[in-house]
Amino acid sequence: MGRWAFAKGHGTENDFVILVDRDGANPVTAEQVRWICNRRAGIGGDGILRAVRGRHIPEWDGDPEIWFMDYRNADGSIAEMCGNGIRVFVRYLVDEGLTEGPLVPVGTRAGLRETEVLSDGRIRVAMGPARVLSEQVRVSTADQQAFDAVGVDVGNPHAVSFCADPDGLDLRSAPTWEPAAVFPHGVNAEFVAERGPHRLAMRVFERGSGETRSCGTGTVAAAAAWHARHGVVATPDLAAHTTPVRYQVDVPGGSVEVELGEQAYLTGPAVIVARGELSPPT
Ligand SMILES: N[C@@H](CCC[C@H](N)C(=O)O)C(=O)O
Repeated sequence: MGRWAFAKGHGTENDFVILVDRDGANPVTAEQVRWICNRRAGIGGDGILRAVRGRHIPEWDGDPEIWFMDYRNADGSIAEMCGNGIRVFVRYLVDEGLTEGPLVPVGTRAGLRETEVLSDGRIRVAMGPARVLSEQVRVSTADQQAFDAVGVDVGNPHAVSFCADPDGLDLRSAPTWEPAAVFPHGVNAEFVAERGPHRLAMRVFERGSGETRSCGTGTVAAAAAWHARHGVVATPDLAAHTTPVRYQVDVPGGSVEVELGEQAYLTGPAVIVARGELSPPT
């Protein structure tokens, strides 16, 4: 693996190790990802953001010059999209002069995502439509609490459960869901309570990472699911809305803003906390 420059950052304490590999010369293996994300033997992180030009990603057929966010969960698995990670990714690229802001398009496995660095330092991401699924899903936590969940596709899969007290749930191990076939590639499980008008509280157990302090795509899924079930407009077809609906979603690591409309927008902080060099074990 050699020595690699890295940076560490977080968005509402969902934390990531950033690796720049402009020419696609250093693809990371699942084993390397697990080592880097290990909080005792490595740098530690919920995932890895590898910055690579689009031309080096076989499944990307858009602009070959675009910065592509090659996202990996801490267990080495690949995910289509990461809402907190993309803000950290953009913050880093702009800070390092690797791209010019304030408008930064990013390639992801969920498609092109347009982002904007705001004057207050937060980053706003056009997340694509949040698609509320019609299938019934039942989610159970390790402490045997079961919920009727709402499936939401934000480019990656989510199952959103509403409960009175997300803080009281045992999320030390992965929740299960039925029927298994609804999410054949796994799911991110959100547990959500209302905190006030257009304000939600959320905890999350992420596919491939475990419980995290925040999940950006999860907050969009939570707002879309809540709005579909409790919002003023009866239809879950958010694409039919012309005026955006805004939610604040509080997570253990902070707060983000979600706008729902023809497409969803996610706005939140992104912080780079360290830069250094990785020395992998021999
Ligand atoms: N933390 C992310 C989501 C990362 C990917 C997720 N664990 C998955 O496997 O889909 C976010 O902020 O959206």
